[in-house]
Amino acid sequence: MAKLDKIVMDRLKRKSEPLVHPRQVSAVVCHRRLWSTQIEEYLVEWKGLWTSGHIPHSWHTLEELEHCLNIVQAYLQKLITTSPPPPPKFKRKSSEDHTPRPSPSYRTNTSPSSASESIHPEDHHVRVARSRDVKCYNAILTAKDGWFEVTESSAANVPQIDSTAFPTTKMVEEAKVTRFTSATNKIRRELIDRLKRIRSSKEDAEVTMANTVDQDSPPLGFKFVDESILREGVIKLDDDTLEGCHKCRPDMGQNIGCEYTRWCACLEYARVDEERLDERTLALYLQWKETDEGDPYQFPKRFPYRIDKTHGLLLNGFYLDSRHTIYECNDRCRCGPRCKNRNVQWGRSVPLQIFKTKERGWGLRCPVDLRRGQFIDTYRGEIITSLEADRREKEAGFGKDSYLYSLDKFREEKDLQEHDMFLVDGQFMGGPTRFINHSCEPNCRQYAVSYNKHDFRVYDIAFFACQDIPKNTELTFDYMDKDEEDEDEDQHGSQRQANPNDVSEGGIKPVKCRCGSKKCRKWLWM
Ligand SMILES: C[S@@+](CC[C@H](N)C(=O)[O-])C[C@H]1O[C@@H](n2cnc3c(N)ncnc32)[C@H](O)[C@@H]1O
Repeated sequence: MAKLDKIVMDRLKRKSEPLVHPRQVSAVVCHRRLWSTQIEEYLVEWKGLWTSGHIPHSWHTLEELEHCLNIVQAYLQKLITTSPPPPPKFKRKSSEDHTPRPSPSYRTNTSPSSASESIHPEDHHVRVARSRDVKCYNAILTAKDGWFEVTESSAANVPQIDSTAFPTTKMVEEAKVTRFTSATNKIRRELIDRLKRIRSSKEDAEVTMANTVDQDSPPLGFKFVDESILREGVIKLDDDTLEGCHKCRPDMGQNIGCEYTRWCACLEYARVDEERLDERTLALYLQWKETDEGDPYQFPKRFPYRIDKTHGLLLNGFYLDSRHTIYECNDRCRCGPRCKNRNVQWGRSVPLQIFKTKERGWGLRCPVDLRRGQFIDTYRGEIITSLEADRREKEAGFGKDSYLYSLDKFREEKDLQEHDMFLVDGQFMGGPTRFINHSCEPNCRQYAVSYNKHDFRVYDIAFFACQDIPKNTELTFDYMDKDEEDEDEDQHGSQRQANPNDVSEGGIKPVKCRCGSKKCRKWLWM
């Protein structure tokens, strides 16, 4: 490293206060608010193999917990669900509230002179809270390379607590009536920043959040990603297998490319437009359907999109009402960038809002009117193998929300085995569509979209409005995605189903449906 860089780095390091490293934290287990400064502090339980058997705990400001906000949020979510909201105005609760902000013990390593090893946790907490310097129990904190380091200590001047009974009941009771506004605001700001970074194909198509129900924010542990992430064992056919339509050109016919659907190589597997078949081609078509012999190029195909002056490309009614794969053109095509057979691949172009519903956790809505057939966004996440999905389901345990989406559209058609299929897991990372709730009478539908017709295992799941949707209406889709007309014709990507006989194996809990529609089937995943 150049000498100047090193100096700048050293100066930066010295200037910055140490932070708590998320990997060293087991949990945040309590919070308090200091009367004089109104600063909120959070009690961290440290991860590690502690020889004494007494787990170190220490109090930290939100600044020190900058990288652990998701852990703070998990603590607050538990607090919100187990206790009534704290009073709107801060009331003095105990002498603790008079405590000035403690100066960090990692610097001084000093502690109250009266500390002893056999103190009752309750008394100890009060005494410690009164002290100016103590912020750590059962250990001392030091700073190294910008991070806190915790070292077990049973020295007389280090406050000792029985970590099996810590935080004490008194601390927990006090926390229940202590506000946590700074944390809520910080978490919210962090989320808004993350939402601003989500990519879209249009400048004003931002993702925002709203909560008029409680103080919660969408989980910070969730990572917004612009592309799905391929995990171990997942094979996506590489670009060599990508075939473009080489006979199409931008200046054909209506100057949009690919309108001669018989020529377009991308539309080879698209649904044949039976209405446009004459007697001769109808006979050939019926034969081709039966024997799979012949040239599919000779048949006209259903074109996926049409142009609407206000809303751009809209999915054609035929596709909306059926469940056929949408085959889009790609970078190898000769039809040019304005081809109207490229839509989903450009990404979301409508604004979205993640909002808190009253009974169904977070949901998604669009702050502008949507037209029937309008593309909303794709379902993103980690693409994992079936084996990995089973492992994750078992690890999560019975009754956890499911964010798994099977990419099994071509399973039957291509005679693929279930264990060969991949799934998209949107639990830990994904896009805003991960927050779409279920309805038995949905206003959106999901479709398989392929840009590589030779790849039967990796494709996009895209959500389209299946009716006109007034702005700010909750967007929903049917998690079981039963298509009345095509039920046994085509399998289509759906959320992984609950198997009621398999619940002990970590299956999906059949959650009571709260969609409120007249046609409600009463249970999710059924
Ligand atoms: C893919 S997530 C949807 C986002 C979720 N609401 C959240 O806050 O993260 C699926 C979970 O949302 C809840 N959910 C979705 N639709 C529901 C419905 N109609 N009734 C009850 N709960 C629903 C269930 O807990 C379900 O397991």
